[in-house]
Amino acid sequence: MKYSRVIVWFRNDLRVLDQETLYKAIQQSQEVVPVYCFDPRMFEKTELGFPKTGIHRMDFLLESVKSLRESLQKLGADLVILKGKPEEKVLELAEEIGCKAIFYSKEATSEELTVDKSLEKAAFTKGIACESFWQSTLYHIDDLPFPIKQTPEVFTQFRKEVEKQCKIRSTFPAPKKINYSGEAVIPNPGELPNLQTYGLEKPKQDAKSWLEIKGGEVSALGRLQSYFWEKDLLKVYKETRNGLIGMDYSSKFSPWLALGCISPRTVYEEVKRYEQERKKNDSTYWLIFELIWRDYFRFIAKKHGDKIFHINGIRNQEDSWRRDKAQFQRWVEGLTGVPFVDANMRELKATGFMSNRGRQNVASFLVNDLGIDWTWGAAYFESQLIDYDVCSNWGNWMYVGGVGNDPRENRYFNILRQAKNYDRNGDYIRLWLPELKPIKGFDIHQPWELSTVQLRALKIQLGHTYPQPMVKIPSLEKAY
Ligand SMILES: Cc1cc2nc3c(=O)[nH]c(=O)nc-3n(C[C@H](O)[C@H](O)[C@H](O)COP(=O)(O)OP(=O)(O)OC[C@H]3O[C@@H](n4cnc5c(N)ncnc54)[C@H](O)[C@@H]3O)c2cc1C
Ligand SMILES: Nc1ncnc2c1ncn2[C@@H]1O[C@H](COP(=O)(O)OP(=O)(O)OP(=O)(O)O)[C@@H](O)[C@H]1O
Repeated sequence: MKYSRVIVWFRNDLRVLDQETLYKAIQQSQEVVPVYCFDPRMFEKTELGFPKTGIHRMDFLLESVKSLRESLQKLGADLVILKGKPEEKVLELAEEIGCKAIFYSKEATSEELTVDKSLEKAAFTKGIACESFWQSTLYHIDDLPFPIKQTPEVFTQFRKEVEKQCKIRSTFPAPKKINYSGEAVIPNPGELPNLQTYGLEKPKQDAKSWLEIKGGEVSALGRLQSYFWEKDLLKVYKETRNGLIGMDYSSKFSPWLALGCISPRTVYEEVKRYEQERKKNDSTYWLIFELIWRDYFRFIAKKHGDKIFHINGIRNQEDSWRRDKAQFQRWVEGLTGVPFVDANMRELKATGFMSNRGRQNVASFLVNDLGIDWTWGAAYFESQLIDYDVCSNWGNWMYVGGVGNDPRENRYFNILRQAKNYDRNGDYIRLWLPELKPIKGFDIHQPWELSTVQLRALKIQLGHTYPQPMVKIPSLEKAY
């Protein structure tokens, strides 16, 4: 035993299974004190006027922390809740209860790394050790076949190299018991905050009611069980993954992966078991392929640092973006006059979730059709998405914004063609744009083509209940 008492500071790793930080802390100490700290900087308003963590993401986070506390209580411990800057609060607690070490997971981006550095520096002066563990990716950073600064810029090259040369490490088992003295050491482990604490109100509709997504490890493992084993959907994932409606077209693992309620290695091991016990095909591989995209964006963020947040991106592209707040707001509200864009934006606003197909299209519309600053789009997604993952979000936005490392030059999406391919009958539009509901078939995607007589017959007034498109929309036949 190296330490008598260790703090495990939980961050985006809100689980007990495949939790190396917790596992190592238990191995190396007589007693573990689990801690979560709500950092007020994560809940401030951004320059664009919306909070950095919006209501849906906050709600999902609160559920996930609550679930972690319950899991830890079942293991004989608790979760101490702190509020304030972690680099101060966690350290204060360590001193107060005589901890000689703080264990936590390593992050990849500067906001988090700055916190780590201050904590480490302050802890050092007090003789408290800090030990951190990399555990957010499928491939471990130490197993990469290249130094991080030489991570291949192009995804396919990255994927081929890691697939050929790296082994995915096994998961760590969940602990059976945690030694924790409880009240004797921590008389009051602290109340969980709620939405009101942050001046937020419970959303009217949320992804959890619409998509059956609840924060926490228990729900994450439940989703794994239902998507793979009960509904048996993994074997058709590649064919369904571009869908738009409901729970089953894709795995929906992303919100849980983002907060670390489940690890990518746990998903990987379950895919392997499914391949052995049920079926192995392109679809089962494709889920792993997508998880490698997730890894790739994390390692690219590590390689390029703050460039992923900068307007010029990692390509150092010239800043020629428009910054029209009124137009941006119409995009945010789902009032651009382009149904495929608006339906997706309204789903995001109402639930905190949007399909991958939707994200590609609304992002392309913002940057290519409106020419608006891609970082505004990324910041809005950061606020809204329940699956917000700093590297996947900013990395994907850089791609769409043409400032990332995409070998393809033009990522323009022809909205009508996309609509035709993925929502031919307009069912998705009917779900989110009630004002257009009476329009039948594909016409719902281009209401501007309907004559006044047709619109009157449908009792729809374009430009009043639903706006005219903000820009001219290329026809279906247009090549790009
Ligand atoms: C502009 C834009 C912003 C995005 N922001 C985020 C974000 O903040 N957080 C996030 O997790 N994903 C983000 N994505 C990627 C992708 O849209 C989501 O991961 C996916 O829609 C989540 O649904 P799912 O879990 O059902 O995905 P599935 O299709 O079931 O995929 C399984 C897993 O693979 C990973 N994955 C899939 N596609 C991608 C991708 N393009 N990039 C990185 N990882 C991927 C995710 O972890 C996902 O959970 C973004 C994509 C775009 C175009
Ligand atoms: N985890 C994170 N999530 C979201 N944004 C982050 C994260 N880590 C860093 N950033 C963003 O990266 C940027 C930090 O980069 P830097 O300090 O170089 O530029 P900046 O503050 O944007 O200044 P300037 O506008 O002058 O370029 C900040 O905008 C910060 O919000």
